[in-house]
Amino acid sequence: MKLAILSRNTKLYSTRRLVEAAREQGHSVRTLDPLRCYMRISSDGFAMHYKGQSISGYHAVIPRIGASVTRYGTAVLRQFELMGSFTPNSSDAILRARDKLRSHQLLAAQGIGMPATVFGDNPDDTADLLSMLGPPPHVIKLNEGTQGAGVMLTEKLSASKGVIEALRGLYAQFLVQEFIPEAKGADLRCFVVGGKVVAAMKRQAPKGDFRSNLHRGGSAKGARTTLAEQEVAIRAARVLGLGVAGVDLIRSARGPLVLEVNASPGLEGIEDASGVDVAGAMVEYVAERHKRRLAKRASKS
Ligand SMILES: Nc1ncnc2c1ncn2[C@@H]1O[C@H](COP(=O)(O)OP(=O)(O)OP(=O)(O)O)[C@@H](O)[C@H]1O
Ligand SMILES: [Mg+2]
Ligand SMILES: [Mg+2]
Repeated sequence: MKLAILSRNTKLYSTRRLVEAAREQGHSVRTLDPLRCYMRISSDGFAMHYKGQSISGYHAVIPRIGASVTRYGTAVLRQFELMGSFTPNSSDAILRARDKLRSHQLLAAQGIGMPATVFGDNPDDTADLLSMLGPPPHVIKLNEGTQGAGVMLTEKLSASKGVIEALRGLYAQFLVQEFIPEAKGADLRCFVVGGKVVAAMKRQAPKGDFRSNLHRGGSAKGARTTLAEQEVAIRAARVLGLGVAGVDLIRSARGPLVLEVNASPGLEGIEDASGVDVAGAMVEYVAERHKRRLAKRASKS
C-alpha cells in the first residue's frame, strides 16, 4: 500500500510512530505537510502538487490534522478522498468531531449518554438558559477548545453568568454543562480503531484541578474498560463517522458519559500508558480496508 501521513511535523511522536508502523508492515509511506499540498480543481480533473512536484496514486491517507489548520487541512484531505484515497477519518467526519456543539447534538440524538448541555446566543436568555441546566457547579467549555484550555468550572450562578458574559464579549462560542462530581477529576480515553477499543487509559487531574488533560498536568495509566464503556465509545465513533477516534468518557453514577470525541487523538500518552501498539493497529486497519476496496473493485470489473 502506498500511504501518506498528513501531518505538519515529521518529528511528532504520533507521526513518527505511524511511519514506523507502516514500514514495519511493509508499506511505502511518506509524510506530507497538508499546508504544502496545493491543488488545481476543474471539471476535467484534479491535480495536486507538493513542494513543486505532482503527487498522486496514494491508496490511503492517515490525517493528523491539528485544530489550528482544520479548514485547510480538511480541504486537502477532501481532495485526496476525491482522488480515490481511502482515509479512516473523512474530512466531513473530522469537521463534525471538531465542533463540540454539533457532535453533542448528533450523539444525543442517537441516545448516547452525555452530561446535560445547554447553549444559547442572546445575553437576554442567559438566566433562563442556565435554569434549563439546573443549579451550579457548571462546566463552561469553548466550542472549539482543546487540551483542556477552554474548560472552566463555576461554583456559583453569578460566576457562570460572569464567565458567559465575558465569553460573549469575546465573540467566543461556548456550551455549558452539568458538572459530574463522581468523576473526581478522572476521565477515560478509549482509543477506537475500526469499531474496536484497541487501548484505554485513565487520566487523573492534578491536585486542585478537575480537568484530567495530560497537557494540564494530568497523569495517565492503562485502564480496563467495561463492555458498556466500550460499547458507548464504539457507538460514538460510529455516529460521527470516525474510523479512528479518541473517545473521552467520564464514569458517572448513571453510567459512562461521552465528553468528546477526538478525530486526531495523540498516540504518545495512550501507547505509554497501555503498552499497546496503537500505531500498528491503525496501519493494519487502513491496510485491511484498502485491501477490501481493491477486492470490491476487482469483483465489479
Ligand atoms: N461535565 C463535566 N464534569 C466533570 N468534569 C468534566 C466535565 N467536562 C469536562 N470535564 C473534565 O475536563 C476535561 C477537559 O474537558 P474536554 O475533554 O471536554 O475538553 P477539551 O479541551 O476538548 O480537551 P481535549 O484535549 O481532550 O480535546 C475532561 O477530560 C474532564 O476531566
Ligand atoms: Mg477536544
Ligand atoms: Mg478531552
